[in-house]
Amino acid sequence: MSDQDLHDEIGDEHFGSHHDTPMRDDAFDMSNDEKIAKIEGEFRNIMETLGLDLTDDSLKGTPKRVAKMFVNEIFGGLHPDRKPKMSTFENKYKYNQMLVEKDITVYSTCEHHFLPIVGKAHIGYISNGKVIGLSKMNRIVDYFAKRPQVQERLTMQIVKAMQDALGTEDVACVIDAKHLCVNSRGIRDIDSSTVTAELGGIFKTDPTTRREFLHYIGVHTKFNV
Ligand SMILES: Nc1nc2c(ncn2[C@@H]2O[C@H](COP(=O)(O)OP(=O)(O)OP(=O)(O)O)[C@@H](O)[C@H]2O)c(=O)[nH]1
Ligand SMILES: [Zn+2]
Repeated sequence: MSDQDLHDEIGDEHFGSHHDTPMRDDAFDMSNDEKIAKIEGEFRNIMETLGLDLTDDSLKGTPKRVAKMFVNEIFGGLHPDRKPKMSTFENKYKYNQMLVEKDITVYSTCEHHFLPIVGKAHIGYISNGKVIGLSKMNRIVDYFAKRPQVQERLTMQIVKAMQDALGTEDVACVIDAKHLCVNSRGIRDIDSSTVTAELGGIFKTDPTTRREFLHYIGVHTKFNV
């Protein structure tokens, strides 16, 4: 597939929009198996540099294990083929109030330190004709979480994907997550967590709608006004 075909197929999301995860143009030139083989060798070098004995029974499989985990699991969402199908349906039942999918588990990875980000995402939307399968919201969170991330971008990517699928601006997402790079190293503040909120359409312009959303997800901090 040419670069242009790939661009047309997966849209701007991977090529230079401000919602974008920064990717090189040749990001998909190598197959996943090739990436695993390369990362395995490179991670072996890191372990050897640290002075670890790679002949040890328990350590010798680690480079391959880590490489597979990076490519297939924790960074699996870098590949656009993994984007979930965002099945939508006509809003036949004419439910025109807010729908909130809350407490969606977030497992992501901080792109500055490659340490875990663990928390909850809450998504709200108001249909303007289409409704989306509930599980698709959990799936889209998981897809974008499986990348090296900053929480701000993750929150915006989720909202943008929902807006595109539903054909409405009226989508909001709040994420409350702990960054192990803050909790377990560096400043080592085990208690702090990070809240990000991307409020689209009516969630941004109408305080009552915003308050209703924050009420459902149980956020009662000072920005709940
Ligand atoms: N804005 C934002 N910052 C993040 C996120 N995850 C981690 N960081 C921060 O990225 C910053 C990187 O700062 P640097 O000074 O380059 O790295 P560092 O020397 O390891 O910093 P310390 O963590 O303070 O020890 C840190 O302050 C992290 O807390 C995120 O999702 N969003
Ligand atoms: Zn970090």
